[in-house]
Amino acid sequence: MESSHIILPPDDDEEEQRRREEEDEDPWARSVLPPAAPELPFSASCVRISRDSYPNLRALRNASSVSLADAAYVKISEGDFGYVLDDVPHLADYLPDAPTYPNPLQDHPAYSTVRQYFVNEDDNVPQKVVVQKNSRRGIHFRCAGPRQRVYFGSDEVKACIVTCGGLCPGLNTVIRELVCGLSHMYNVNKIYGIQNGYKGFYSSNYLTLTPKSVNDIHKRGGTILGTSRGGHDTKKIVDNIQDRGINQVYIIGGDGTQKGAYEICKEIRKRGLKVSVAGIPKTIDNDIAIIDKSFGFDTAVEEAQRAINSAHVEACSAENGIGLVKLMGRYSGFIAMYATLASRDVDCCLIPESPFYMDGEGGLLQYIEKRLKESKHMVIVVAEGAGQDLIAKSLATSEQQDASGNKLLLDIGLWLTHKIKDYFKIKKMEMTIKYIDPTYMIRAIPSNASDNVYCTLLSHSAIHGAMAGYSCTVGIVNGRHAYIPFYRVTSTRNKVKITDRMWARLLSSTNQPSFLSPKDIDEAKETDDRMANRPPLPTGISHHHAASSFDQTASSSSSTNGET
Ligand SMILES: Nc1ncnc2c1ncn2[C@@H]1O[C@H](COP(=O)(O)OP(=O)(O)O)[C@@H](O)[C@H]1O
Ligand SMILES: O=P(O)(O)OC[C@H]1O[C@](O)(COP(=O)(O)O)[C@@H](O)[C@@H]1O
Ligand SMILES: [Mg+2]
Repeated sequence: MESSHIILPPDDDEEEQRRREEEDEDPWARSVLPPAAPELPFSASCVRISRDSYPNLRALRNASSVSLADAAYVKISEGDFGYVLDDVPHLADYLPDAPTYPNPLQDHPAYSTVRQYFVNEDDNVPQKVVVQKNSRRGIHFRCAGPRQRVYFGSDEVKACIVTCGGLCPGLNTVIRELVCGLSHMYNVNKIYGIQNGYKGFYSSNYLTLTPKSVNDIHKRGGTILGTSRGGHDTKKIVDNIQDRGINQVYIIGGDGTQKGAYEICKEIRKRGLKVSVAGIPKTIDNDIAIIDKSFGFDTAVEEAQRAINSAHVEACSAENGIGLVKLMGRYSGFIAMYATLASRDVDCCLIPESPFYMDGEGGLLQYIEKRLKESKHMVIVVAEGAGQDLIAKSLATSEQQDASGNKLLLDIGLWLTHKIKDYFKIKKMEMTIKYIDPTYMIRAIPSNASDNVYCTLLSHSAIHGAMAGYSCTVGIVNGRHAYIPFYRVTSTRNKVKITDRMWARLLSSTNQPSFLSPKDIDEAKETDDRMANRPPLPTGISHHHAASSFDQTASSSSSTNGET
């Protein structure tokens, strides 16, 4: 079987070159062909693609969301039948002589009895599991897990852990499991906690973490390390990593955090440091691409039931009672959709992905009136990011951002409450509306039992990957733990597909109108098609490989978006 490790050609456009020089980009990443990755799945060779062999690089780069700077770090291997391995960076890519050691787990009393404990070097996880007879095999990610040989001696490891972005159930469990896993599996005893997010690298003292000091923290919500938005200064962060001799960096956070982790990873490589960077994706919104589901999501959906139940009780106990619950979900309505499907008391669910309108035939207000006349009560669940265009139109406010550059949302729950009250006042129809906003209560709780186990597995994947010299994000793809390139999880956002069966199931369970015009439906389908046909990477290797393997982006079966 033939395989090639692709590195992209330098772009000889003068303007681009000037920009790169000005930005002081890693010259190595573009000009030097790295040695073959140490664990390519089959006999592999490195192939430099010349500009001639792919004249359309710029077009392909523009069509995909991967910048040329990112492309220089992309590691692609191709095999038979359209097989593509989207591999992750490794220390040996730029430190070919780094020594390796036998994995201490082989002498560990608990793990040494496991048959086939170490991951086979050929094991990869397919992004697409539903296939047809003639399907190409498509994109694969490296299987997570312990490797036979590691790139760090136990005494040599100096690890640090940081949590960034908003809270999410399970953060403390991940911290605990990283500390205990490093200590118990790999005998590491130098583990530090960075306080208050990225800025803590350069503005706070590091905390010493031990299995004893983190023993009970999984029972608490929040993060014992503190978190923050903003404050990502790549150079200052890497200066500190270098000055303090840190060689494993565990970064827990959402899409913004993973982008930051990627910047750190690139700067580390640019400086030639022997440091692994492991990203553990965190987001209550479940909006991180590629992975099946983020930790804390199940806990959030479960906790949301309490708010929906209260809204239902309030609504049922009043004449024409409406219970309105706002749930988190800035750009993605997964919590609202799953909480609604789980509850069965909800009459209407509004999410950012599905536009709706208030007035006139088929509008939300008319539907509410109909529902109240039919059953005298109603429960509405709204994701915080839904209907933002409607509020912006009616309030004419200027757009504001948080310290990380995320758009600050207007309160859709409050706005809907006023609109609904005004409507029934004009109609002279008596009604009561109770607005419940449990958002911060939901994300501040500790994770439930299944999320706790999930956090353990993610932490262990991260540890095994870092010890083996990889730098990547960890996550479950089609139920299997995998190492995913940073750029993959940050270049798109996981969203509810309103053209999928899951959203149809929701509409059928609540019996709400879709509020979509034929134009909206066409647009949604077009977006899906566009996603499906977008080339996977600026590989420029072969169009048919690229196009066919990427058609799974739209249809990849994630457990929260997947079709059954
Ligand atoms: N494009 C980016 N490059 C580098 N750092 C980023 C980027 N976007 C966000 N960050 C940093 O990541 C951290 C968390 O980002 P934020 O968007 O607040 O939360 P989340 O990671 O949960 O999405 C912040 O410290 C922010 O400065
Ligand atoms: O008020 P904060 O702390 O900025 O957080 C609000 C945001 O955090 C979230 O829960 C999650 O956002 P992140 O995953 O980006 O941290 C969003 O749903 C919400 O809009
Ligand atoms: Mg985010």
